[in-house]
Amino acid sequence: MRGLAERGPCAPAAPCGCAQPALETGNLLTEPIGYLESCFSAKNGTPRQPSICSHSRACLKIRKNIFNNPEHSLMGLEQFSHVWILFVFHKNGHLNYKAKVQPPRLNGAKTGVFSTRSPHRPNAIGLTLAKLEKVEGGAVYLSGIDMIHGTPVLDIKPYIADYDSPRSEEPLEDLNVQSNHRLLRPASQSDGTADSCDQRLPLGCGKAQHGRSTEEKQTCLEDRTPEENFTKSRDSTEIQHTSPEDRETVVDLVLESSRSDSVGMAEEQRGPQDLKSFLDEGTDRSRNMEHALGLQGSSAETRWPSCHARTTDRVPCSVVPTWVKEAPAPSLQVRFTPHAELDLKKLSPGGAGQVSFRYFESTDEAKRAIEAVLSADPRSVYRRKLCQDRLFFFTVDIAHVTCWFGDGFAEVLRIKLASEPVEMTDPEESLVALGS
Ligand SMILES: C[S@@+](CC[C@H](N)C(=O)[O-])C[C@H]1O[C@@H](n2cnc3c(N)ncnc32)[C@H](O)[C@@H]1O
Repeated sequence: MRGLAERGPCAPAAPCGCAQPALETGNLLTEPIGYLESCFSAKNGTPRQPSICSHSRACLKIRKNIFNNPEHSLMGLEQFSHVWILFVFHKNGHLNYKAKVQPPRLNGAKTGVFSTRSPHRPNAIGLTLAKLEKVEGGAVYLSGIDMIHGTPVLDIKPYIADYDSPRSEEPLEDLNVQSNHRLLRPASQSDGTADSCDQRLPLGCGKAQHGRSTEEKQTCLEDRTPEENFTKSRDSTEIQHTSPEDRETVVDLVLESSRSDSVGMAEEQRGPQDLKSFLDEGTDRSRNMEHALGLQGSSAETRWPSCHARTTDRVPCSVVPTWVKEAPAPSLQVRFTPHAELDLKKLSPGGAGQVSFRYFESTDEAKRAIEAVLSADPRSVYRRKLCQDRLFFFTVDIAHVTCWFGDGFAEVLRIKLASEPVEMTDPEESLVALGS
């Protein structure tokens, strides 16, 4: 491994002295496959993880200069219910990152950047698991997203539970859940969101009108999301999961579920000589995890399910520190003033203003999206602690929302038509703007 670590500085230099982009050195020159059209126009108010607002919608058109026939590249993707989206945090401002960050869930305490989902990382790359609503020609329609309008997307990969979700070798009934039970909270409580409304098919992928609101500086660590419900049936699509109820039980009682695929991949990539140290390390990890969860000294019967199996009949198996699951505050009750209710009606089709949403299909859906965003408390720790009485603004679809936060609630005061339209950046210009 040391050899590899030293390879970095040996990257061939271009005449200008910069490291030349080359696959072998990892200096990858990226070219976005497309720019996301999202119902969120600015960072403020954009959910910290996709699970927070299942109604959030976006569309990605594959650029023609990536593939002459973009639709060819999407062939077969429609058979999957969820996709990983790899993207660039292009609105991070100056590319700055620190080894330790202060995720909202730690309320000011620090942790290593790589143990978080902070947007501020050495390579400003984000990873979101989104629901795939439909594929149409060279465009994919997504829901349950946490990216803003104009986000450069680097890649799409299908979510495959067998690969992407570590599983236990042991059947559910063999797992010793007793000793852990007291330590873990039900997923429904810990997730802090109750946004389980039905999904709708998305709207068109037209240009959206958006307003920009002041972007808040925030460092975030993000929720690990609970396993989502995969009940949607599609032609020739295989259901890849155990029943949601089974999984829920396991999430509730045994270990926090996770979408991380790191365990399986790590095993595949290790050579035989690494095996012993890997196994030893594994033992240490188990001990560390026990320690992290306060299990040390508890029942000697505690067993950690191993995560080797690839079959679908295994239970999800991963561990996250408790602070990830513990919301800094319980989810907020969201209410709308009569004025705000009226405002919302005006934005809806047939409403007095005759304006229709670009992403949402109805006023009700827009309302539920606003509720979902606010109930998860989108404010930064700084705002929560020091600017409690300040108004909070965000834009979703064509709605510019003004609200305030009180003890345990958020109240929507006004909803106006977002005034400043956000045009999709021309891809060619974007490349220049991104410096690539
Ligand atoms: C904490 S990140 C998590 C993103 C992804 N799920 C991940 O884990 O990598 C989500 C936050 O990033 C910010 N964000 C979204 N799109 C962005 C973009 N294109 N540039 C900069 N920040 C963005 C928003 O504030 C959003 O709340």
